[in-house]
Amino acid sequence: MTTYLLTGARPLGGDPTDMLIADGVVAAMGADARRGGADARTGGADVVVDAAGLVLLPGLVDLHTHLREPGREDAETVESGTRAAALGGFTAVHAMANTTPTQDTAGVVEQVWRLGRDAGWCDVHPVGAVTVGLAGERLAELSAMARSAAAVRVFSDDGKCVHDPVVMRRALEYVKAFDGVVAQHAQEPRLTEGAQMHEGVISAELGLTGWPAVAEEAIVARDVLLAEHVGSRLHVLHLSTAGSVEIVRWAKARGIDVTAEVTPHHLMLTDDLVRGYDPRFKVNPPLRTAADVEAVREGLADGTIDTVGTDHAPHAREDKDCEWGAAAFGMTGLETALSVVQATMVDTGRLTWADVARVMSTAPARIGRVAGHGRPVAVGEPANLTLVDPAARRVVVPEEQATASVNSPFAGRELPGRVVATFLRGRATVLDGAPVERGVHV
Ligand SMILES: NC(=O)N[C@@H](CC(=O)O)C(=O)O
Repeated sequence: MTTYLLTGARPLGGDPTDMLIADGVVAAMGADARRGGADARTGGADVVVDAAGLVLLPGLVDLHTHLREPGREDAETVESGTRAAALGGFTAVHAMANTTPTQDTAGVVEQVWRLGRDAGWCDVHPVGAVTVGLAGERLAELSAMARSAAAVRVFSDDGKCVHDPVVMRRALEYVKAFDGVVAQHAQEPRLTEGAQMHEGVISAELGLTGWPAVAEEAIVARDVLLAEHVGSRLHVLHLSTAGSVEIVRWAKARGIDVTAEVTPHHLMLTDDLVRGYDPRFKVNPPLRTAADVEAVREGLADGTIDTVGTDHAPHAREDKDCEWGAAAFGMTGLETALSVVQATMVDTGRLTWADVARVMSTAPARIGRVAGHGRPVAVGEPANLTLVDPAARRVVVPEEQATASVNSPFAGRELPGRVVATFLRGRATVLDGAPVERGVHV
């Protein structure tokens, strides 16, 4: 296995240091990193990576990725989506269950898990559907998925809300048996029938049917109470309103076992973008107001919101290149997530890089019960690592990304930061900002 010497990397909160990566782990740090070999420059390592000025993070973990395979390989495959993930600095992603067929049996989750393992870009943890076919009626085979080779721990009907309170209660009760978590897409369906964007001043102006904040908040409030009642773990996906932040803050203060996620796009973008009717800005939950953006930033900064999840939702051109009303909901995000977090939270002084490690690696790994990821950057730990150049800037060009779809809301924007290298158990998946095919020695 190729060995790497990272020179002068900045670990979180520490002084620049050297690091030797060998046999899948962080083998040595500091002066010890060069002691292994006679050559003082390389310390005996096969490849030297000049990491001066770069920030060294634990490999990023995404709890919310749509990989679209099986069923919509025209929009994304496990291979293209996980290559995009590696380029975005991720070493593990959770693949959402709204595939065709649905990831609601042990067979389908094992298929996705195997595709991920064979692609080799990052670890793929399939999310199991809560209900059969995401129909919200009958619980899926949660236990069979948990016991399968894919060892599912996160269950979600994402894209659809588990709206029946009895079904939600049973799911919360059921997952306790294998330390699972129900990740809810909080959207009261009756309050959002025909909804096209956030309900507010701009939806009134444009004459588009609105998606009111209360449709999210009513489900978040109900679910934290259900989680408390049955003593189970709840994760709120893509939380987007100031009211949802308040409810989660209240629930945590009360000791309820709830965690919450915000997406990069809800940290940066607002509903006034809909004025141009460009379907790249059509997403579920919808882009909200500037006051909501401020509230989710504050919630992420004060720990009310635990994680940033990409909700990477690639769509084929024909599903997005059409009029607003007919376009699919969703945005790509794996290759821009870290840059958006840097722009909105780090460069504004609201999070340190150590906080970024917490919200994009440690916390999602803990919530998803992912072993070997989200660990401290220390000798003996699995070398799941991301090297970031915070001084770089780049303009987002979706056609140049690894994802098979081009529906990025950040197209044409200049964003800070660049993932220079990603290591998965000591193997470089990205070097010099470019993907490294498996087995190719550089
Ligand atoms: N976020 C979206 O707008 N779309 C997601 C589903 C979802 O997370 O709601 C998708 O699968 O396309």
